[in-house]
Amino acid sequence: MPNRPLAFSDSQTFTTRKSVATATKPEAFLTIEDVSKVYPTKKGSFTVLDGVNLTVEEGEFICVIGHSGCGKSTLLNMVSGFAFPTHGEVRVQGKPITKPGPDRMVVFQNYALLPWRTAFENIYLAVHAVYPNKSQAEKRAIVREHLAMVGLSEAADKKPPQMSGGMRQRVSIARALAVRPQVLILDEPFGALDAITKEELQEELLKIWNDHRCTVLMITHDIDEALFLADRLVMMTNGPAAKIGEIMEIPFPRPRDRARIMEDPEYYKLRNHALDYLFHRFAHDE
Ligand SMILES: Nc1ncnc2c1ncn2[C@@H]1O[C@H](COP(=O)(O)OP(=O)(O)OP(=O)(O)O)[C@@H](O)[C@H]1O
Repeated sequence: MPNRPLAFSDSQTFTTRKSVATATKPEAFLTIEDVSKVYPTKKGSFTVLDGVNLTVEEGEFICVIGHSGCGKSTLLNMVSGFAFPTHGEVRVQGKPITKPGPDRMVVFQNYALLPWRTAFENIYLAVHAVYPNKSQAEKRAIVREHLAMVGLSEAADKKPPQMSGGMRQRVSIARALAVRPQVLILDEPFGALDAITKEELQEELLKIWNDHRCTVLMITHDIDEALFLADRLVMMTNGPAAKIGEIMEIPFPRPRDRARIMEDPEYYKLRNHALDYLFHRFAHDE
């Protein structure tokens, strides 16, 4: 079919197309736009990330995978506000991120709890810092609710050295969620846990996310973990100057059942694709 001439001038066409584009494509909840990160080092500039683009919808669960040192933490640090892009921009609900805030809480692999404070106190301090004007009774109720959410009501008075790794990570998650963040950032949270505890915590995290639906960005080295948890798996290329190599959609319906997913032939297709990506197409040199 021949192209029909447009009935308006070029400038009108441009305006019309632009307004249509704006109307049909509103700003995503989280936007990482053309982000690069360069660190100055003694040997000169070191480009960790180069031209990273990602948009995330509210309530999505995103996992990020990539070889050690490719810049996963650097990328998520720019969402939490602990680091800033050298070039490009990270925005939440259209607003550039200028500092850390309780709307974006981070859970680290090493728990980052105060060892001399009880589980209750660790969470209470975070709640108090964010809601100083709430009454003590309200703040204590929030702490109790979140301890119960992670199954630790009985361990409220234990201090981190008296807890297992799994319990400490539960406290960290409860503390992060107690301030009702819009974005939960998990930097390899289960990396130090044994396989059984790890699976238990994955199930709990999914249940909590299902109930609260905050947006989750989670770094993992575990493809099975990502396939169980995420809506999309962001796969980074190797550094330096890493970028997003591929984004894998994970289509399993929710609520997810691990046994049922693992019986699905699609699971092994996706798993093999991710393995091939990491260990053939972007195999680490070392
Ligand atoms: N402040 C800094 N100054 C210079 N280089 C840095 C700085 N912070 C991180 N890097 C370097 O940036 C690269 C990416 O680090 P980053 O911690 O983001 O990687 P990662 O993918 O999260 O690694 P891992 O999986 O091992 O945690 C690494 O080579 C690291 O040494």
